Amino acid sequence: MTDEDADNRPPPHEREQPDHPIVVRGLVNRFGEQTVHDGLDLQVKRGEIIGVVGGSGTGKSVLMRSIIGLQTPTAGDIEVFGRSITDAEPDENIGVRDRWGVLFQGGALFSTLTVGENVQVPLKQFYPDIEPELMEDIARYKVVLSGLPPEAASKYPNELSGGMKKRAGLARALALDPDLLFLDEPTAGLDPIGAARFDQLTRELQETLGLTVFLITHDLDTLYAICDRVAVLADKKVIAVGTIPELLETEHPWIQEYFNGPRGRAASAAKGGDGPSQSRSQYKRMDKRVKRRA
Ligand SMILES: Nc1ncnc2c1ncn2[C@@H]1O[C@H](COP(=O)(O)OP(=O)(O)OP(=O)(O)O)[C@@H](O)[C@H]1O
Repeated sequence: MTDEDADNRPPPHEREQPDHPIVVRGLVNRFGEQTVHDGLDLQVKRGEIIGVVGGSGTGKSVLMRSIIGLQTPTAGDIEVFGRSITDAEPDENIGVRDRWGVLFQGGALFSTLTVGENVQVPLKQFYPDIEPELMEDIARYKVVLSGLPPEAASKYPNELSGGMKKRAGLARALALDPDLLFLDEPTAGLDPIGAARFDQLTRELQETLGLTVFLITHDLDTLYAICDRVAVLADKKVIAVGTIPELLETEHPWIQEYFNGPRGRAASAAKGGDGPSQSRSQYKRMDKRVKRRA
């Protein structure tokens, strides 16, 4: 990004916000003989937390990498904020690459940099002319926003617990004031209390910063606690997308097994539901009660 681009960048509240910040049409991804996606379609609504689920190897991470331009699809079209990702060169300035933040599986922090320096990486990439002191202030603010104490900014990743590393990765994902946040299995490896706190933080950030969140997870509790809709990957496609009650009305065996298996029932019960017939408004009411208690 040039100085001029940075100067011309509108503040978040003035940026173009289409109803569907992510639109994927007819996505095909092949690796040699292996076809991972074959005609996958998905539309993500503005301001929602969409959970992306599917068995291991169904291509959830490949889908995310395709959307953020780290994976060139074999075919299909992907638009982010109305700009084609698939038609663009990897380093072409299409005005949207600084509008998303990504928390990769495991945090993917640079081990030789402090947390604060990790958060500064995207800032330096997109705004190299920001004064070092301001850069440090912004990084510290993002660290605190992610629920870490300010002093965590000067620690190295190997001095942090697993939960703190996730938060540090989140701080880096928030560095550029994104409109779109990608989270790849954010609660994997966290204890249940840490996972619930991370879920709550995700929901609070989504509400206060007006984010759209693309959340890959295997965590049923997360789906019940914070996801507005869930997209299910199977058979090389998104086979269904909707609220959990809507998904439960579909006959697909994987969906039935996933949500109606012992873990799915336990997650539903933990949420306070009495099973699959729970309505969306009931979930919302429970969400509010949980937040009031927290
Ligand atoms: N760069 C690559 N080269 C070859 N094969 C790949 C590549 N990236 C992904 N794959 C394959 O694509 C398939 C989907 O991988 P992906 O990581 O997207 O699955 P996933 O649904 O995220 O799985 P998990 O839930 O286990 O994380 C896997 O079989 C994987 O081996």
